[in-house]
Amino acid sequence: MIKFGTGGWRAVIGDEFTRENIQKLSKALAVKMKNEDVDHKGICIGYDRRFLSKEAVMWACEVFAAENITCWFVNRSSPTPLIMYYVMAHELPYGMMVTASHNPAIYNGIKVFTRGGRDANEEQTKEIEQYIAEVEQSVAEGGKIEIMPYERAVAEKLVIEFNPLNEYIDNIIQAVNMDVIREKGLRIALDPMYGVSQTSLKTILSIARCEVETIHERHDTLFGGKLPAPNAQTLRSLQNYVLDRGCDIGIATDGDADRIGVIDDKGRFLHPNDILVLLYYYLVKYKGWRGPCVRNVATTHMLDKVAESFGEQCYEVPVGFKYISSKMQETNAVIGGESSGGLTVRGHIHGKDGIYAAALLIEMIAVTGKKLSQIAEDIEKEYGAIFMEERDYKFTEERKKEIHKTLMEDKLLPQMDFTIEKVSYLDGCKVYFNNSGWIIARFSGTEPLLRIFCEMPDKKDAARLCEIFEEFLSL
Ligand SMILES: O=P(O)(O)OC[C@H]1O[C@H](O)[C@H](O)[C@@H](O)[C@@H]1O
Repeated sequence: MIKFGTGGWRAVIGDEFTRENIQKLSKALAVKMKNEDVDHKGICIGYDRRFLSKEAVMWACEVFAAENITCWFVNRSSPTPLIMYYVMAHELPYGMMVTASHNPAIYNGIKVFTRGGRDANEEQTKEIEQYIAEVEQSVAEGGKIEIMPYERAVAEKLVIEFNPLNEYIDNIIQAVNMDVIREKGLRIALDPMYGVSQTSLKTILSIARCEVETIHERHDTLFGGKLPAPNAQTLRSLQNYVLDRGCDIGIATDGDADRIGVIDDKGRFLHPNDILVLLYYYLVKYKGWRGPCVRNVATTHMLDKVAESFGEQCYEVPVGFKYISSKMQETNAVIGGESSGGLTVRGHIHGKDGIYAAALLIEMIAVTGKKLSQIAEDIEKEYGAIFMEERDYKFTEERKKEIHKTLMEDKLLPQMDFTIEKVSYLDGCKVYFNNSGWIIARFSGTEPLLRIFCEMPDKKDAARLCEIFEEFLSL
Protein backbone atom coordinates (compact mmCIF):
# COMPACT_ATOMS: atom_id res chain seq x y z
CA MET A 1 0.00 0.00 0.00
CA ILE A 2 1.41 3.39 -0.99
CA LYS A 3 1.19 5.80 1.96
CA PHE A 4 2.59 9.32 2.12
CA GLY A 5 4.30 10.40 5.36
CA THR A 6 5.90 13.68 6.50
CA GLY A 7 8.36 13.64 3.60
CA GLY A 8 6.66 11.79 0.74
CA TRP A 9 6.31 8.06 0.06
CA ARG A 10 9.16 5.90 1.38
CA ALA A 11 9.46 2.12 1.01
CA VAL A 12 12.01 -0.69 1.07
CA ILE A 13 13.40 -1.42 -2.40
CA GLY A 14 12.02 -4.70 -3.74
CA ASP A 15 9.38 -4.86 -1.06
CA GLU A 16 7.02 -1.97 -1.78
CA PHE A 17 9.33 0.22 -3.83
CA THR A 18 8.65 -1.71 -7.04
CA ARG A 19 8.03 -0.94 -10.70
CA GLU A 20 4.37 -1.81 -10.23
CA ASN A 21 3.86 0.65 -7.38
CA ILE A 22 5.76 3.40 -9.18
CA GLN A 23 3.50 2.88 -12.18
CA LYS A 24 0.40 3.01 -9.96
CA LEU A 25 1.52 6.23 -8.29
CA SER A 26 2.33 7.80 -11.68
CA LYS A 27 -0.98 6.75 -13.17
CA ALA A 28 -2.81 8.19 -10.13
CA LEU A 29 -0.99 11.52 -10.48
CA ALA A 30 -1.66 11.56 -14.23
CA VAL A 31 -5.41 11.09 -13.65
CA LYS A 32 -5.34 13.81 -10.97
CA MET A 33 -3.59 16.18 -13.39
CA LYS A 34 -6.21 15.47 -16.06
CA ASN A 35 -9.09 16.02 -13.65
CA GLU A 36 -7.53 19.33 -12.65
CA ASP A 37 -7.02 20.21 -16.31
CA VAL A 38 -3.28 20.86 -15.87
CA ASP A 39 -1.97 17.83 -17.78
CA HIS A 40 -0.97 19.95 -20.79
CA LYS A 41 1.66 21.72 -18.64
CA GLY A 42 3.66 18.57 -17.98
CA ILE A 43 5.63 17.44 -14.94
CA CYS A 44 9.28 17.82 -13.91
CA ILE A 45 10.92 14.65 -12.52
CA GLY A 46 14.32 14.21 -10.91
CA TYR A 47 16.23 11.53 -9.03
CA ASP A 48 19.01 11.08 -6.49
CA ARG A 49 21.96 8.61 -6.44
CA ARG A 50 20.13 5.71 -4.79
CA PHE A 51 19.81 2.24 -6.25
CA LEU A 52 16.97 2.17 -8.86
CA SER A 53 16.30 5.93 -8.67
CA LYS A 54 16.98 6.64 -12.34
CA GLU A 55 15.11 3.53 -13.48
CA ALA A 56 12.15 4.59 -11.34
CA VAL A 57 11.97 7.91 -13.21
CA MET A 58 12.02 6.07 -16.54
CA TRP A 59 9.18 3.80 -15.39
CA ALA A 60 7.20 6.85 -14.29
CA CYS A 61 7.89 8.63 -17.60
CA GLU A 62 6.49 5.64 -19.53
CA VAL A 63 3.18 5.99 -17.69
CA PHE A 64 2.91 9.79 -18.03
CA ALA A 65 3.83 9.57 -21.73
CA ALA A 66 1.07 7.00 -22.32
CA GLU A 67 -1.30 9.58 -20.81
CA ASN A 68 0.08 12.20 -23.21
CA ILE A 69 1.70 14.18 -20.37
CA THR A 70 5.11 15.71 -21.08
CA CYS A 71 7.88 14.75 -18.63
CA TRP A 72 10.71 17.21 -18.07
CA PHE A 73 13.25 14.62 -16.99
CA VAL A 74 16.30 16.04 -15.20
CA ASN A 75 18.66 13.38 -16.47
CA ARG A 76 21.50 13.75 -13.94
CA SER A 77 21.22 12.80 -10.27
CA SER A 78 20.21 16.12 -8.70
CA PRO A 79 19.40 17.83 -5.42
CA THR A 80 15.72 17.82 -4.40
CA PRO A 81 15.77 21.65 -4.10
CA LEU A 82 16.74 21.89 -7.79
CA ILE A 83 13.49 20.14 -8.77
CA MET A 84 11.49 22.33 -6.37
CA TYR A 85 13.14 25.39 -7.87
CA TYR A 86 12.32 24.32 -11.43
CA VAL A 87 8.65 23.63 -10.61
CA MET A 88 8.42 27.08 -9.00
CA ALA A 89 10.32 29.05 -11.65
CA HIS A 90 8.49 27.46 -14.59
CA GLU A 91 5.08 27.51 -12.95
CA LEU A 92 4.55 23.79 -13.38
CA PRO A 93 1.57 22.24 -11.58
CA TYR A 94 3.54 19.24 -10.30
CA GLY A 95 7.02 17.84 -9.79
CA MET A 96 8.36 14.51 -8.58
CA MET A 97 11.65 13.51 -7.02
CA VAL A 98 12.75 9.91 -6.64
CA THR A 99 14.59 9.80 -3.32
CA ALA A 100 14.41 8.42 0.19
CA SER A 101 16.32 11.46 1.41
CA HIS A 102 18.35 10.56 4.52
CA ASN A 103 16.80 7.11 5.12
CA PRO A 104 18.88 3.88 5.08
CA ALA A 105 20.17 2.55 1.76
CA ILE A 106 17.54 -0.17 1.48
CA TYR A 107 14.87 2.53 1.12
CA ASN A 108 13.78 4.57 -1.85
CA GLY A 109 10.75 6.77 -2.34
CA ILE A 110 9.03 9.61 -4.13
CA LYS A 111 8.41 13.19 -3.06
CA VAL A 112 5.61 15.03 -4.87
CA PHE A 113 5.72 18.79 -5.32
CA THR A 114 2.82 21.03 -6.20
CA ARG A 115 2.45 24.50 -7.73
CA GLY A 116 5.10 26.89 -6.43
CA GLY A 117 7.51 23.98 -5.88
CA ARG A 118 6.00 23.12 -2.51
CA ASP A 119 5.86 19.76 -0.76
CA ALA A 120 2.41 18.32 -1.42
CA ASN A 121 0.33 19.01 1.69
CA GLU A 122 -1.69 16.44 3.60
CA GLU A 123 -4.90 17.18 1.71
CA GLN A 124 -3.10 16.68 -1.59
CA THR A 125 -1.30 13.50 -0.57
CA LYS A 126 -4.59 12.08 0.75
CA GLU A 127 -6.16 12.82 -2.63
CA ILE A 128 -3.26 11.11 -4.42
CA GLU A 129 -3.73 8.10 -2.11
CA GLN A 130 -7.40 7.99 -3.11
CA TYR A 131 -6.51 8.08 -6.79
CA ILE A 132 -3.99 5.28 -6.14
CA ALA A 133 -6.72 3.22 -4.44
CA GLU A 134 -8.86 3.63 -7.58
CA VAL A 135 -5.98 2.55 -9.81
CA GLU A 136 -5.39 -0.48 -7.56
CA GLN A 137 -9.05 -1.38 -7.73
CA SER A 138 -9.04 -1.24 -11.52
CA VAL A 139 -5.84 -3.33 -11.68
CA ALA A 140 -7.41 -5.90 -9.32
CA GLU A 141 -10.36 -6.11 -11.68
CA GLY A 142 -8.06 -6.97 -14.57
CA GLY A 143 -7.37 -3.43 -15.86
CA LYS A 144 -3.90 -2.53 -17.16
CA ILE A 145 -1.75 0.53 -16.68
CA GLU A 146 -0.86 1.64 -20.19
CA ILE A 147 2.78 2.52 -20.87
CA MET A 148 4.65 4.02 -23.82
CA PRO A 149 8.12 2.45 -24.13
CA TYR A 150 10.78 4.92 -22.98
CA GLU A 151 12.62 5.27 -26.33
CA ARG A 152 9.38 5.99 -28.13
CA ALA A 153 8.34 8.55 -25.52
CA VAL A 154 11.67 10.34 -26.08
CA ALA A 155 11.25 10.18 -29.87
CA GLU A 156 7.73 11.62 -29.58
CA LYS A 157 9.04 14.38 -27.29
CA LEU A 158 6.80 13.30 -24.46
CA VAL A 159 9.97 12.83 -22.44
CA ILE A 160 12.41 15.72 -22.63
CA GLU A 161 15.77 14.94 -21.06
CA PHE A 162 17.48 18.11 -19.83
CA ASN A 163 19.54 19.52 -16.97
CA PRO A 164 18.53 22.89 -15.46
CA LEU A 165 21.54 22.92 -13.08
CA ASN A 166 22.84 26.29 -14.33
CA GLU A 167 19.54 27.99 -13.76
CA TYR A 168 19.33 26.71 -10.20
CA ILE A 169 22.93 27.61 -9.40
CA ASP A 170 22.62 31.08 -10.95
CA ASN A 171 19.60 31.75 -8.80
CA ILE A 172 21.64 31.04 -5.66
CA ILE A 173 24.64 33.01 -6.91
CA GLN A 174 22.58 36.13 -7.46
CA ALA A 175 21.03 35.84 -3.98
CA VAL A 176 24.35 35.50 -2.18
CA ASN A 177 27.06 38.16 -1.80
CA MET A 178 29.69 36.37 -3.86
CA ASP A 179 32.00 39.42 -4.02
CA VAL A 180 32.60 39.47 -0.27
CA ILE A 181 33.23 35.72 -0.18
CA ARG A 182 35.64 36.05 -3.10
CA GLU A 183 37.88 38.40 -1.08
CA LYS A 184 38.27 36.05 1.88
CA GLY A 185 39.91 32.98 0.35
CA LEU A 186 38.01 30.61 2.62
CA ARG A 187 38.92 26.97 2.93
CA ILE A 188 35.90 24.71 2.94
CA ALA A 189 35.50 20.97 3.50
CA LEU A 190 32.52 19.34 1.81
CA ASP A 191 30.87 16.05 2.68
CA PRO A 192 28.01 15.27 0.28
CA MET A 193 27.61 11.93 2.12
CA TYR A 194 27.78 10.11 -1.26
CA GLY A 195 24.73 12.12 -2.29
CA VAL A 196 23.89 14.77 -4.83
CA SER A 197 25.17 18.15 -3.63
CA GLN A 198 28.76 18.17 -4.83
CA THR A 199 28.36 19.55 -8.37
CA SER A 200 26.20 22.48 -7.26
CA LEU A 201 28.18 23.30 -4.14
CA LYS A 202 31.60 22.91 -5.73
CA THR A 203 30.57 25.14 -8.63
CA ILE A 204 29.13 27.88 -6.41
CA LEU A 205 32.11 27.83 -4.06
CA SER A 206 34.70 27.77 -6.82
CA ILE A 207 33.07 30.80 -8.45
CA ALA A 208 33.42 32.47 -5.03
CA ARG A 209 37.14 31.50 -5.13
CA CYS A 210 36.90 29.27 -2.08
CA GLU A 211 39.34 26.44 -1.68
CA VAL A 212 37.12 23.37 -1.66
CA GLU A 213 38.08 19.88 -0.49
CA THR A 214 35.59 17.05 -0.73
CA ILE A 215 35.21 13.72 1.02
CA HIS A 216 32.67 10.93 0.37
CA GLU A 217 31.99 12.00 -3.18
CA ARG A 218 32.05 8.74 -5.14
CA HIS A 219 28.85 7.02 -6.16
CA ASP A 220 28.04 4.53 -3.42
CA THR A 221 24.42 3.43 -3.18
CA LEU A 222 25.20 1.99 0.27
CA PHE A 223 26.37 5.40 1.53
CA GLY A 224 29.57 3.95 2.97
CA GLY A 225 27.48 1.78 5.30
CA LYS A 226 26.14 4.82 7.16
CA LEU A 227 22.95 6.84 7.12
CA PRO A 228 23.16 9.73 4.63
CA ALA A 229 21.91 12.00 7.41
CA PRO A 230 24.21 14.69 8.77
CA ASN A 231 24.49 14.43 12.55
CA ALA A 232 27.16 14.40 15.24
CA GLN A 233 27.82 10.65 14.75
CA THR A 234 27.86 10.53 10.94
CA LEU A 235 30.06 13.63 10.51
CA ARG A 236 33.11 12.41 12.47
CA SER A 237 35.29 12.16 9.35
CA LEU A 238 34.30 15.67 8.30
CA GLN A 239 35.11 16.88 11.80
CA ASN A 240 38.63 15.38 11.63
CA TYR A 241 39.11 16.71 8.14
CA VAL A 242 38.18 20.28 9.15
CA LEU A 243 40.66 20.14 12.04
CA ASP A 244 43.47 18.46 10.08
CA ARG A 245 43.23 20.83 7.17
CA GLY A 246 42.43 23.97 9.18
CA CYS A 247 39.19 24.64 7.32
CA ASP A 248 36.93 27.60 8.04
CA ILE A 249 33.86 25.40 7.90
CA GLY A 250 32.78 21.85 7.08
CA ILE A 251 29.53 21.48 5.16
CA ALA A 252 27.59 18.24 4.81
CA THR A 253 24.31 17.58 3.07
CA ASP A 254 21.98 14.60 3.32
CA GLY A 255 21.30 12.12 0.50
CA ASP A 256 19.17 14.52 -1.56
CA ALA A 257 20.78 17.76 -0.33
CA ASP A 258 17.76 19.39 1.22
CA ARG A 259 19.21 19.10 4.73
CA ILE A 260 22.48 20.58 5.93
CA GLY A 261 24.99 19.64 8.64
CA VAL A 262 27.83 21.91 9.76
CA ILE A 263 31.20 21.55 11.49
CA ASP A 264 32.67 24.82 12.75
CA ASP A 265 36.32 25.94 12.57
CA LYS A 266 36.99 24.34 15.97
CA GLY A 267 35.73 20.97 14.70
CA ARG A 268 32.48 21.17 16.62
CA PHE A 269 29.22 19.84 15.21
CA LEU A 270 26.69 22.65 15.00
CA HIS A 271 23.20 21.39 15.65
CA PRO A 272 20.59 22.41 13.02
CA ASN A 273 18.99 24.45 15.80
CA ASP A 274 22.20 26.50 16.07
CA ILE A 275 22.37 26.97 12.31
CA LEU A 276 18.84 28.36 12.26
CA VAL A 277 19.55 30.74 15.11
CA LEU A 278 22.83 31.87 13.50
CA LEU A 279 21.22 32.60 10.15
CA TYR A 280 18.19 34.40 11.57
CA TYR A 281 20.50 36.51 13.76
CA TYR A 282 22.75 37.24 10.78
CA LEU A 283 19.95 38.17 8.38
CA VAL A 284 18.31 40.53 10.86
CA LYS A 285 21.36 42.00 12.60
CA TYR A 286 23.87 42.22 9.78
CA LYS A 287 21.69 42.40 6.66
CA GLY A 288 18.94 44.47 8.21
CA TRP A 289 16.07 42.19 7.19
CA ARG A 290 12.86 42.55 9.17
CA GLY A 291 10.22 39.94 9.88
CA PRO A 292 9.31 36.91 11.99
CA CYS A 293 10.70 33.38 11.88
CA VAL A 294 8.98 30.00 11.77
CA ARG A 295 9.95 26.75 13.48
CA ASN A 296 8.26 23.42 14.16
CA VAL A 297 7.16 22.16 17.59
CA ALA A 298 10.41 20.21 18.05
CA THR A 299 12.82 23.05 17.23
CA THR A 300 14.71 25.35 19.61
CA HIS A 301 12.90 28.16 21.41
CA MET A 302 16.15 30.14 21.21
CA LEU A 303 14.66 31.40 17.96
CA ASP A 304 11.77 32.90 19.95
CA LYS A 305 14.30 34.69 22.18
CA VAL A 306 16.23 36.10 19.24
CA ALA A 307 13.02 37.16 17.49
CA GLU A 308 11.77 38.88 20.64
CA SER A 309 15.03 40.81 21.03
CA PHE A 310 14.48 42.26 17.56
CA GLY A 311 10.81 43.04 18.28
CA GLU A 312 9.73 40.15 16.05
CA GLN A 313 7.69 37.01 16.55
CA CYS A 314 8.45 33.32 16.16
CA TYR A 315 5.63 31.09 14.88
CA GLU A 316 5.24 27.43 15.80
CA VAL A 317 3.87 24.77 13.41
CA PRO A 318 3.65 20.93 13.34
CA VAL A 319 6.63 18.92 12.02
CA GLY A 320 6.78 18.89 8.21
CA PHE A 321 8.26 21.47 5.90
CA LYS A 322 4.93 22.07 4.19
CA TYR A 323 3.74 23.70 7.42
CA ILE A 324 6.90 25.80 7.66
CA SER A 325 6.63 27.10 4.11
CA SER A 326 2.94 27.96 4.28
CA LYS A 327 3.41 29.81 7.58
CA MET A 328 6.39 31.65 6.11
CA GLN A 329 4.28 32.80 3.23
CA GLU A 330 1.40 33.84 5.46
CA THR A 331 3.64 35.89 7.77
CA ASN A 332 6.32 36.98 5.28
CA ALA A 333 8.91 35.38 7.57
CA VAL A 334 12.66 35.88 7.15
CA ILE A 335 13.54 32.25 7.79
CA GLY A 336 11.84 28.97 8.61
CA GLY A 337 13.31 25.65 9.61
CA GLU A 338 13.31 22.46 11.60
CA SER A 339 15.62 20.79 14.11
CA SER A 340 15.86 17.86 11.67
CA GLY A 341 18.13 20.02 9.51
CA GLY A 342 16.08 21.81 6.88
CA LEU A 343 15.62 25.51 6.32
CA THR A 344 14.78 28.12 3.73
CA VAL A 345 14.85 31.89 3.59
CA ARG A 346 12.44 34.53 2.29
CA GLY A 347 12.69 34.96 -1.50
CA HIS A 348 14.15 31.49 -2.09
CA ILE A 349 12.29 28.22 -2.81
CA HIS A 350 9.41 27.05 -0.61
CA GLY A 351 11.23 23.92 0.49
CA LYS A 352 14.39 23.24 2.44
CA ASP A 353 17.64 23.70 0.57
CA GLY A 354 20.96 22.52 2.01
CA ILE A 355 22.93 24.08 -0.84
CA TYR A 356 21.47 27.53 -0.45
CA ALA A 357 21.81 27.32 3.35
CA ALA A 358 25.50 26.43 2.93
CA ALA A 359 26.12 29.38 0.60
CA LEU A 360 24.43 31.74 3.06
CA LEU A 361 26.49 30.47 6.00
CA ILE A 362 29.67 31.02 4.04
CA GLU A 363 28.49 34.52 3.14
CA MET A 364 27.91 35.08 6.88
CA ILE A 365 31.52 34.16 7.70
CA ALA A 366 32.77 36.49 4.97
CA VAL A 367 30.51 39.45 5.77
CA THR A 368 30.99 39.37 9.55
CA GLY A 369 34.71 38.72 9.20
CA LYS A 370 34.38 36.40 12.20
CA LYS A 371 35.04 32.72 12.68
CA LEU A 372 31.91 30.61 12.77
CA SER A 373 32.70 29.55 16.35
CA GLN A 374 33.03 33.18 17.35
CA ILE A 375 29.60 34.17 15.98
CA ALA A 376 28.06 31.23 17.83
CA GLU A 377 29.83 32.35 21.03
CA ASP A 378 28.58 35.95 20.55
CA ILE A 379 25.03 34.65 20.37
CA GLU A 380 25.46 32.49 23.46
CA LYS A 381 26.83 35.48 25.37
CA GLU A 382 23.91 37.63 24.34
CA TYR A 383 21.06 35.14 24.81
CA GLY A 384 22.41 32.51 27.21
CA ALA A 385 22.69 28.79 26.62
CA ILE A 386 19.90 26.28 26.22
CA PHE A 387 20.26 22.50 25.86
CA MET A 388 18.35 20.03 23.79
CA GLU A 389 18.12 16.32 24.44
CA GLU A 390 16.77 14.14 21.62
CA ARG A 391 15.79 10.50 21.95
CA ASP A 392 14.15 8.00 19.59
CA TYR A 393 12.33 4.83 20.64
CA LYS A 394 11.15 1.77 18.74
CA PHE A 395 7.79 0.24 19.65
CA THR A 396 5.42 -2.57 18.78
CA GLU A 397 2.02 -1.78 17.20
CA GLU A 398 0.36 -2.68 20.47
CA ARG A 399 2.55 -0.34 22.50
CA LYS A 400 1.98 2.42 19.95
CA LYS A 401 -1.76 2.27 20.62
CA GLU A 402 -1.21 2.35 24.38
CA ILE A 403 1.22 5.29 24.21
CA HIS A 404 -1.17 7.16 21.93
CA LYS A 405 -4.06 6.54 24.32
CA THR A 406 -2.11 7.69 27.40
CA LEU A 407 -0.76 10.86 25.85
CA MET A 408 -3.27 11.91 23.23
CA GLU A 409 -6.63 10.53 24.40
CA ASP A 410 -6.44 10.30 28.21
CA LYS A 411 -4.03 13.25 28.13
CA LEU A 412 -2.05 11.93 31.12
CA LEU A 413 1.34 13.35 32.12
CA PRO A 414 4.04 12.15 34.53
CA GLN A 415 4.95 14.06 37.67
CA MET A 416 7.57 16.70 36.78
CA ASP A 417 9.35 19.19 39.05
CA PHE A 418 8.78 22.23 36.86
CA THR A 419 5.79 24.52 36.68
CA ILE A 420 3.76 23.81 33.58
CA GLU A 421 2.64 26.82 31.58
CA LYS A 422 0.55 24.98 29.00
CA VAL A 423 0.19 21.69 27.14
CA SER A 424 -0.35 21.50 23.37
CA TYR A 425 -1.52 18.62 21.18
CA LEU A 426 -0.77 20.32 17.84
CA ASP A 427 1.64 17.50 16.92
CA GLY A 428 2.13 14.87 19.64
CA CYS A 429 2.07 16.06 23.23
CA LYS A 430 4.16 19.12 24.11
CA VAL A 431 4.53 20.49 27.62
CA TYR A 432 5.76 24.07 28.04
CA PHE A 433 7.36 25.02 31.35
CA ASN A 434 7.43 28.56 32.66
CA ASN A 435 11.26 28.62 32.72
CA SER A 436 11.16 28.63 28.86
CA GLY A 437 11.95 24.89 28.73
CA TRP A 438 9.70 22.28 27.08
CA ILE A 439 9.37 18.59 26.30
CA ILE A 440 7.58 16.89 23.41
CA ALA A 441 6.71 13.25 22.66
CA ARG A 442 5.47 12.56 19.13
CA PHE A 443 5.38 9.73 16.64
CA SER A 444 7.67 10.30 13.66
CA GLY A 445 5.91 10.65 10.33
CA THR A 446 8.87 9.19 8.43
CA GLU A 447 10.13 6.31 10.58
CA PRO A 448 8.50 3.82 13.00
CA LEU A 449 9.80 5.75 16.01
CA LEU A 450 8.56 7.75 18.96
CA ARG A 451 10.62 10.92 19.31
CA ILE A 452 11.14 12.72 22.60
CA PHE A 453 12.81 16.13 22.51
CA CYS A 454 13.42 18.25 25.56
CA GLU A 455 15.00 21.69 25.81
CA MET A 456 15.97 23.20 29.15
CA PRO A 457 18.31 25.91 30.48
CA ASP A 458 20.13 23.09 32.34
CA LYS A 459 21.49 20.09 30.40
CA LYS A 460 20.93 17.67 33.29
CA ASP A 461 17.27 18.68 33.61
CA ALA A 462 16.71 17.99 29.91
CA ALA A 463 18.10 14.45 30.28
CA ARG A 464 16.20 13.85 33.51
CA LEU A 465 12.88 14.92 32.00
CA CYS A 466 13.41 12.52 29.08
CA GLU A 467 14.00 9.74 31.59
CA ILE A 468 10.82 10.64 33.47
CA PHE A 469 8.86 10.32 30.19
CA GLU A 470 10.66 7.07 29.37
CA GLU A 471 9.61 5.57 32.67
CA PHE A 472 6.09 6.93 32.46
CA LEU A 473 5.53 5.45 28.99
CA SER A 474 7.56 2.27 29.74
CA LEU A 475 9.84 2.85 26.76
O1 LIG B 1 10.13 13.56 12.87
P1 LIG B 1 9.63 13.08 11.53
O2 LIG B 1 8.13 13.10 11.44
O3 LIG B 1 10.26 11.79 11.17
O4 LIG B 1 10.11 14.17 10.50
C1 LIG B 1 11.44 14.56 10.37
C2 LIG B 1 11.62 15.29 9.04
O5 LIG B 1 11.35 14.38 8.00
C3 LIG B 1 11.38 14.85 6.67
O6 LIG B 1 12.68 15.19 6.34
C4 LIG B 1 10.46 16.03 6.49
O7 LIG B 1 10.62 16.58 5.20
C5 LIG B 1 10.75 17.08 7.53
O8 LIG B 1 9.83 18.14 7.39
C6 LIG B 1 10.71 16.51 8.93
O9 LIG B 1 11.12 17.45 9.88
